[in-house]
Amino acid sequence: MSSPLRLGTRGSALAMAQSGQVAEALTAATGRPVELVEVVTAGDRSSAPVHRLGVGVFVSALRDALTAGTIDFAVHSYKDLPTAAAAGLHVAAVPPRQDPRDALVAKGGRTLAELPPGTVVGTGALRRIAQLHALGLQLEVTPIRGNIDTRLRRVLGPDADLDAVVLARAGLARIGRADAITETLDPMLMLPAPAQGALAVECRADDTDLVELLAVLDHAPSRAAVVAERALLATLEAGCSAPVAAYAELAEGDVGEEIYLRGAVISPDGTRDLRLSRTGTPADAAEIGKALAAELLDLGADSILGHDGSTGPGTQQFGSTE
Ligand SMILES: NCc1[nH]cc(CCC(=O)O)c1CC(=O)O
Repeated sequence: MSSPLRLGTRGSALAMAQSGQVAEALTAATGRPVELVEVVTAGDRSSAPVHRLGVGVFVSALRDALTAGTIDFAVHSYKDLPTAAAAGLHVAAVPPRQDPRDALVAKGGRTLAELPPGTVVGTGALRRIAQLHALGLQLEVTPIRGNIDTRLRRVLGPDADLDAVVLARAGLARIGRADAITETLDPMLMLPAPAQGALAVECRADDTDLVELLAVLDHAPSRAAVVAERALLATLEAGCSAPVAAYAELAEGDVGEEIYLRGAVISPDGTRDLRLSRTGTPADAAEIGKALAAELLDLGADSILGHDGSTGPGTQQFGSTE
């Protein structure tokens, strides 16, 4: 028996669950044993809002451990990965993506349409805050942070202080709490974050044996969707905490497989809401993402994102209620 591969993981329930699932799938497919090695990241240590900590807070300690050689590979929530490539590292596999949609967990089993004006909804991401405001339902949106269990407790626990929270369906499903969901939100209302629900299995680029081994976990349609969504994000020069949404679906069209990419840039107060879509072939995934981003920029996405010197999300006050 060969020595176990060391899979670096954060200690959160979500990270442990997704690392455990990848470890099992790899062992099942290749017979190689895998051991989990816990790595603490800056994102785990701080309770500041994520858009203040900056992109990559959950990722950099894992990448440092990869580069240093103390772990062999790592599993990231793909949406937490900065769009800039990491020197010397390689995403060797994108496993089959989970349901990328967002989910509502509301008191009394309520759906979005059943939330009365003034309902206090907690969510951390500017993208969700912006889209909740854009619905025009007079929801009182409050920024929250913490791991999934902490967020659920704020609605379902004995000291609940929120009426509802919005989270990624995939995260809830991975930690076995999909039962708490009161509505899975249609992308027409709440377009997901680029790469939401997808995982990135990363190792050192020069570890060619491992690159080859991990490739058994790769799922081409999931990779194509993520490539399109992240090309859009990168072209907008936005990170995982920007009010940018993107969702690519693959389907069999008249001329073979087609990719249908939707993208949105929404101002945090919901008053400006740009949504566009584009279709093409999966082989052109990156070009489709870039082209859709260019169209959004033509319509003024820059001023929403604050790249043109006007007031953008970076200057909004979201930290005060944390
Ligand atoms: N930013 C935190 C984060 N990173 C990945 C997920 C969920 C799982 C996924 O999207 O793959 C979550 C929690 C959430 O957004 O509710």
